[in-house]
Amino acid sequence: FSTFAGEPKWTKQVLTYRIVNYTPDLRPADVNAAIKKALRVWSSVTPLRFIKKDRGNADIMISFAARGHNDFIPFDGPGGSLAHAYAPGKDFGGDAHFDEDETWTKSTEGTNLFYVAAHEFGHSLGLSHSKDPNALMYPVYRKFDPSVLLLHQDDIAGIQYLYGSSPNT
Ligand SMILES: CC(C)C[C@H](CS(C)(=N)=N)C(=O)N[C@H]1Cc2cn(c3ccccc23)CCCCCCNC1=O
Ligand SMILES: [Ca+2]
Ligand SMILES: [Zn+2]
Repeated sequence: FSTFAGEPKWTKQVLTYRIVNYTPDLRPADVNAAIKKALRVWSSVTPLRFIKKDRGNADIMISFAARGHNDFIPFDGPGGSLAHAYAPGKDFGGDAHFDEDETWTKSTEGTNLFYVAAHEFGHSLGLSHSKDPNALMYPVYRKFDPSVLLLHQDDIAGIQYLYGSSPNT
């Protein structure tokens, strides 16, 4: 696993998140569920807890956008880069942006939102990329296989290096 330079991480265990806008590819309830599940992937192995906010500012602001979207990293249309997220910190720190030009799905077809969100939240929490092709934090999207556990040992080692393990294990 790898962390970002300077090992930025959240100094609090309860983090807030807000889904600022929704993709037309999925029902809002499906987006809420995919995001909630993707956050639980990380809270299940750390003391971190996530609280959803429906207005105002949150630590992790989640949005869907295409091409240029008022940050310095414009998206590239269908395919290519699927999403990006910022390392822990204030303002943009922790935020996750998903490329609206992808077809977001909750199945193994298209681009699975749960899988990509879980990867992005790894960045939002302070993990950079892994060299292990089986790790969630591997830089390339792999066909989503629901039968395979999402978090690989390398991902767990990385996140627990930053935040410790969850108290109930
Ligand atoms: C791991 C993801 C969930 C998140 C990362 C983005 S990030 C910032 N969060 N690490 C991602 O989007 N990786 C690209 C990497 C990538 C693969 N190719 C590319 C062609 C052009 C541009 C990027 C890519 C080759 C063609 C396949 C394109 C579709 C799949 N794209 C990817 O796997
Ligand atoms: Ca893209
Ligand atoms: Zn990545």
